[in-house]
This record gives sequence, structure tokens and C-alpha cells, in this order.
Amino acid sequence: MDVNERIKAVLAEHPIVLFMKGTPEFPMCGFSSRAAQALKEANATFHAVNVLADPEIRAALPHYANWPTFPQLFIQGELIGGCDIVEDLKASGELVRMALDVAGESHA
Ligand SMILES: N[C@@H](CCC(=O)N[C@@H](CS)C(=O)NCC(=O)O)C(=O)O
Repeated sequence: MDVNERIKAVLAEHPIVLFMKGTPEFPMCGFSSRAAQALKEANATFHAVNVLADPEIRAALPHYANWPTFPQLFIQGELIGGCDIVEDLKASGELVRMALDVAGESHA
């Protein structure tokens, strides 16, 4: 499986994916740490990919997503953005709504 197929497979398998440096438990970059924290605070169930442990994905994802930096958040296979956008979505309440949508829960 080539690297783009591996990226697609991860996105197909997990509705919310954070490509980050390090892990949510041991983030290796402040931006990645902040994005993971915002997702946790939004009660989002997410899959994290440590790009430092996968140099192939680290090199390919910026081209795949047309987004130059990490972290990168994808929901339902679509790029949402990096740390700044994730924090903005958290602050507005939108991230909670998106996580509930993915979980199929009502939030009327
Ligand atoms: N403003 C960006 C900050 C992210 C950023 O600048 N990340 C850097 C440092 S971790 C990066 O990914 N550089 C390219 C690389 O290391 O491959 C965001 O909102 O995510």
C-alpha cells in the first residue's frame, strides 16, 4: 500500500483523525498539544497519528491535504485545519457540535 493509500485508509477507518507530533498523552510540539487538548475538552473521540513515528506520512500529508504544517485535523475524511482553527472551533462551540454529529448524537 503506498503512502496516499495508507492516509486514505486511516481516514476511512476513523471519523476524527488528528495527525500530530507525538501523542495526545506525550505531545512533542505545543501546537499538537493544544489541538489534542481542544479535542479532549470537546469530548471528541479521535484517532491520533504520530507523524514523528511515520516519516512517510509526515512527508506526504502536506501534499495530500494541501496544508503545510502539523497538526492536521480531519473529520469524516475532510481536512478541518490546524491548531488555530481547532481552537477557534472549540471556543465557538462548533467543535463540540461536530463531535456530536460524528457520534450520531442529538444536540438540539
Ligand atoms: N498556526 C499553525 C501552527 C502549526 C505549525 O506551525 N506547525 C509547525 C511546527 S510543529 C510545522 O508543522 N512545521 C512543519 C513540519 O515540522 O513538518 C496551526 O494552526 O496549526
